Amino acid sequence: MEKALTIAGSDSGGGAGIQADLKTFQELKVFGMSALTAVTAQNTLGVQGVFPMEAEVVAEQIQSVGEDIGVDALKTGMLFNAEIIETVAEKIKRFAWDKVVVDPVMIAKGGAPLLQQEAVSALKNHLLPLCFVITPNIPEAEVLTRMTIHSPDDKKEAARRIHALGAKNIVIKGGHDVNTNEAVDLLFNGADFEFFSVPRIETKNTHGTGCTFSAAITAQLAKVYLYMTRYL
Ligand SMILES: Nc1ncnc2c1ncn2[C@@H]1O[C@H](COP(=O)(O)OP(=O)(O)O)[C@@H](O)[C@H]1O
Ligand SMILES: Cc1ncc(COP(=O)(O)O)c(N)n1
Repeated sequence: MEKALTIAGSDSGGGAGIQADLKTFQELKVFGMSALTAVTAQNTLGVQGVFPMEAEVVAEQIQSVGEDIGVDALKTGMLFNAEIIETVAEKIKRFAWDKVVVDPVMIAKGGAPLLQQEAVSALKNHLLPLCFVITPNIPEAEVLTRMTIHSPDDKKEAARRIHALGAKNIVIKGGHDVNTNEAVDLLFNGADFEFFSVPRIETKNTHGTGCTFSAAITAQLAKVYLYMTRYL
């Protein structure tokens, strides 16, 4: 059975974070493992508390999993601060993991910060160059690129800029594009653009959509051989 690791925060409410990731891994029939970066107290009303782990605690969890069980693919979610980001980047390099999915979690849907502002540059400098796929939502893509995104062309330009930061494949998710009746995601692999669109489901209950999406990509990556050198 292929093995997937999530390096992310715990959501006590079970909708996002490692809980969403592990449920998705299980659904897609890969063996799920976790390295916890923070404990959050959350429910359907919002985030009531955030308690980050020491970077050393994150490092030890990744080390334990990496040196014994093995990792076919991994994703990162909430990383909270620069120290944790740098620790995660070091471990990815140390184990030479290549199927790395980065969900650059910044702010919970309720508005609570899940990444310190000063950690954005650590994310850009240390983690983006190591990732095979990055899955920002529109506000996260705006922070990473320092541009505003309104149109499909803006999404393309943002994807180009994120590619220039070192990410190999970029998916800009369209969940926050609430003025359309479709949810349109854009994939850019450094050469080609592809739009994926589905009818928008009219609901406010979208907590955890991004975590589930990036965990699904991770699970599927765990099962495939990366043979297309253009993507590597
Ligand atoms: N209301 C919706 N209807 C259909 N698909 C959605 C809806 N909201 C989000 N999605 C899809 O869910 C995935 C996660 O996107 P998004 O919600 O933007 O991420 P995040 O949780 O990081 O903000 C994307 O594939 C997006 O297109
Ligand atoms: C621990 C944790 N990780 C990630 C998210 C983001 O999920 P969303 O953007 O869907 O609220 C979250 N709310 N909590």
